[in-house]
Amino acid sequence: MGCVHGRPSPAPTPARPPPQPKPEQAPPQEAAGPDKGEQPVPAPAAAAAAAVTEKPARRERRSRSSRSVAEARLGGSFVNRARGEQVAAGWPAWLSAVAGEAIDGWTPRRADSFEKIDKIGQGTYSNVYKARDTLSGKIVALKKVRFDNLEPESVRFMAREILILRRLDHPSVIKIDGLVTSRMSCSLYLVFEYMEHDLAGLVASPDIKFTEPQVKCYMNQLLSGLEHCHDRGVLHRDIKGSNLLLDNNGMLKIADFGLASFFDPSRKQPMTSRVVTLWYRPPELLLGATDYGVGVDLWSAGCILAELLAGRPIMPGRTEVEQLHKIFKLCGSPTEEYWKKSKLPHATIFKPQQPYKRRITDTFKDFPQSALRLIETLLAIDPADRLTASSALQSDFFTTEPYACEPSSLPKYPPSKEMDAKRRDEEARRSRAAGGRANGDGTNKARSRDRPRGVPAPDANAELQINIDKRRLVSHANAKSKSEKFPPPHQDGAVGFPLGSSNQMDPLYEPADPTSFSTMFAHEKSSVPTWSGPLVNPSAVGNQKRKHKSSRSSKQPATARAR
Ligand SMILES: Nc1ncnc2c1ncn2[C@@H]1O[C@H](COP(=O)(O)OP(=O)(O)OP(=O)(O)O)[C@@H](O)[C@H]1O
Repeated sequence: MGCVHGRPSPAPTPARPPPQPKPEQAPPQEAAGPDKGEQPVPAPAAAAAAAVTEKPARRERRSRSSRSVAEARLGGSFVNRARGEQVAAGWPAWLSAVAGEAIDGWTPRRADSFEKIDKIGQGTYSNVYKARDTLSGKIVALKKVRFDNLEPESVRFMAREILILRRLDHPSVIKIDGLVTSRMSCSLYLVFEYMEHDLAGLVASPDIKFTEPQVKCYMNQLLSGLEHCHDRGVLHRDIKGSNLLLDNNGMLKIADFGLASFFDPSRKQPMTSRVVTLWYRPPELLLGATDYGVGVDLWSAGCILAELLAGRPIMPGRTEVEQLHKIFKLCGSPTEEYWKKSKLPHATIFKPQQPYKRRITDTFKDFPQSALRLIETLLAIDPADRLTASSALQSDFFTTEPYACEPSSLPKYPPSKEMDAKRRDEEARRSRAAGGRANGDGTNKARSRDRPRGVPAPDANAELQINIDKRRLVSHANAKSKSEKFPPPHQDGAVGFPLGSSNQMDPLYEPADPTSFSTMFAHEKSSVPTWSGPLVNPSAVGNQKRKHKSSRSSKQPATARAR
């Protein structure tokens, strides 16, 4: 760990949603790279420096501009003084230079005041540890964020995450308690309150089946947290089970704001469509929308609600093409009116020749009626028809019996993080291998029975793995920032369907696998589904399977990050 540490002063909480710091990227297919344009936080020092050195080109402008140049100079010296103070307070200069606003008013924590207990999570860009704060005795989570050679853009993206976290203050949103950093090292620890579980882990656990009041309790907290984020001008853009953390008192908290962004509905700015983990990604993003809003988080919330009732993820696509296919088969394809009005970039490629019918009610016929009605409105294809978090909280799902239970009345579960599910999986595999060797033949028989239910086949994460592999390649080559590391959309889109084939949707296609969601969805945990997909190159899947072995959890694919 590093050598410095600190405790924050109260975070500023502006009454109005903060403006988006900078325009996000232009539509990916028009931009030079998929994620280049998305700017995290402004670099005040750089902006001020630019303003100071800028000379008015024309004489007549000189007097007008001299005032602003003087102001910029003052601003510049203010920024420099603030930076000096931050460095004097123990912050490393590289952090203060790029993320001054994010650490404003905080003092760094000393690393040696924490005792690491265990590694509890792993994300695409971080490792998460359980640790003891030796000053307070509290158990905390330390999220260690890796930087690539202190590339300022990566640091700014992390700064955006911290700024967003500091602007939020709600019982259903994770709280950041401080930062641990080092003048010497290239990493930073974010200190969070410790949460025992995540929802993905609980859903994957074969012994846990939620009752309706419990589902209402979780959904009530999720939607209240989202309502707060949206009221404060924040889109989360990565709502999924593993980002919904739970403590032993039944409190749910939305976590991982690494993909979150400020937005201002009155000032339209293009945003990247390469956000939200695939299974929870709404159709407008898959169709390339760059002008979107709170509806993206509400779609993901609808997927979570159905997942809690079904006991497994409802649309586990392996590729973007397959994901869209699954969405159309369950939710119907967009209406003619929507295709025309939305003018979505990928509409011509993905518009099916024959429309698909909506089948949510047929598919989930065992779900409670009020839950079905809420799912119907959250999983509306047109985001304009989706409920907001506030209106979802008023729906009869919450206002009719059986009511949501109290969080404190929820059962106390054994450790059940996504990572624990992965560990269980690994242990079962090892003991099968050992038993197989001892018995000579037992290994294969046990396999399908022992795998936690609802866990997708390993290649479900193939698209992520390919992105990560590509990212690593580029990273090794030029150590560029994260947002430049993902393949351009045309390459990414190519993942998952055979080269030369048409990726036009075929409404007549029915997957060979009868357990895919196009069949009736039983309101119970079923055995591990096999995954079907019309548009996948089998040889590519073979490679992906092999690659996946070294990747993180097989449970849910992570987002191809557009940081
Ligand atoms: N406050 C916390 N308390 C306990 N566990 C946590 C906490 N924060 C994160 N974790 C665990 O660590 C995992 C990874 O954390 P997080 O999602 O913030 O990292 P990430 O790098 O952004 O991940 P991803 O690539 O999945 O988006 C979570 O799924 C969770 O299991």
